Amino acid sequence: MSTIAVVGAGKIGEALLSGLLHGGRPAEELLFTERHPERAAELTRRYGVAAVDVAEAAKRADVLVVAVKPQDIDPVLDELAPLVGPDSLLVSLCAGLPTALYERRFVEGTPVVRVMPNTPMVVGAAMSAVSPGRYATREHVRTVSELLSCVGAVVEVPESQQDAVTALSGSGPAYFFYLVEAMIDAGILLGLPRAVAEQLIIQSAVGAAKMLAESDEHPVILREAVTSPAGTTINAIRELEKHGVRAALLAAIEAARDRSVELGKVHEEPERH
Ligand SMILES: NC(=O)C1=CN([C@@H]2O[C@H](COP(=O)(O)OP(=O)(O)OC[C@H]3O[C@@H](n4cnc5c(N)ncnc54)[C@H](O)[C@@H]3O)[C@@H](O)[C@H]2O)C=CC1
Ligand SMILES: O=C(O)[C@@H]1CCC=N1
Repeated sequence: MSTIAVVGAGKIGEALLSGLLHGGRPAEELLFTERHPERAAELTRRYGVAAVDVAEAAKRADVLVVAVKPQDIDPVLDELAPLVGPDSLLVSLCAGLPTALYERRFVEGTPVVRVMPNTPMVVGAAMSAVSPGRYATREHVRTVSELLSCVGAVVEVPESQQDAVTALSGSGPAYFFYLVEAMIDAGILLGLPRAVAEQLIIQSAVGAAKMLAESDEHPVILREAVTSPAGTTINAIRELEKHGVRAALLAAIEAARDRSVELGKVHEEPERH
């Protein structure tokens, strides 16, 4: 039995707790720390998971998962530094923050694994990418990957790719939600009732995602199968191309990657003495 503590139970911290519970992990093996007491009480009521302070989390947990905003990391590192060491296992879910940041602030040899998950964790369909830091062994990576495989798919990438991963799959669900939202609006424009437009688009998204996941075909082939000669779809595709939607996606994802790099740079200042 291993205990997992989530430090910062916001959107992704809650997604992890709820995903692990759905995946069959008992509430007694989970802990969390949360700076807002009302939020902590609400989560304990909802999930039966105990809220503790950082000291207790560090004492009781085999795996400490840091899930605060990158901008809030400094006080968390200050609190954790005297409590962790080579026998701990730290997992950072924070966008942009390199494992080296933790390693600089913690006792030498403290293992850190950087992970970029995404919110579909709540339904057991996360995409998580893991990268070991300097002191994380294969065993540490295996432990973290096994943990995350309860809430979705897991891939290992070199840490140098984590900013790109963050832009692609970390933020990825937001792009799909945005697209769905815009397509529902199009249904409204065409005069459909909102509920009907929502059902049509959400089920189309679920169906398309299922085809992507289950067939061996490339997305281009799947799209071509919908696009009949002189039919309706090609008219829509022409408009998408005319409005530069593909270029917009490339630029958008590049901008997200750049922001991830920037978030890491903020913390690049020399070691504090
Ligand atoms: N939301 C998402 O889809 C994803 C978020 N992430 C990463 O996860 C981290 C958290 O993001 P969100 O959950 O969206 O943010 P959030 O703001 O919803 O959650 C952060 C939580 O940490 C708590 N917190 C802050 N400082 C604390 C402290 N010192 N002690 C205890 N609790 C503290 C806050 O009260 C808040 O509930 C970020 O670093 C983000 O980059 C990663 C992948 C996806
Ligand atoms: O927007 C963000 O910064 C976080 C990281 C990836 C998804 N959400």
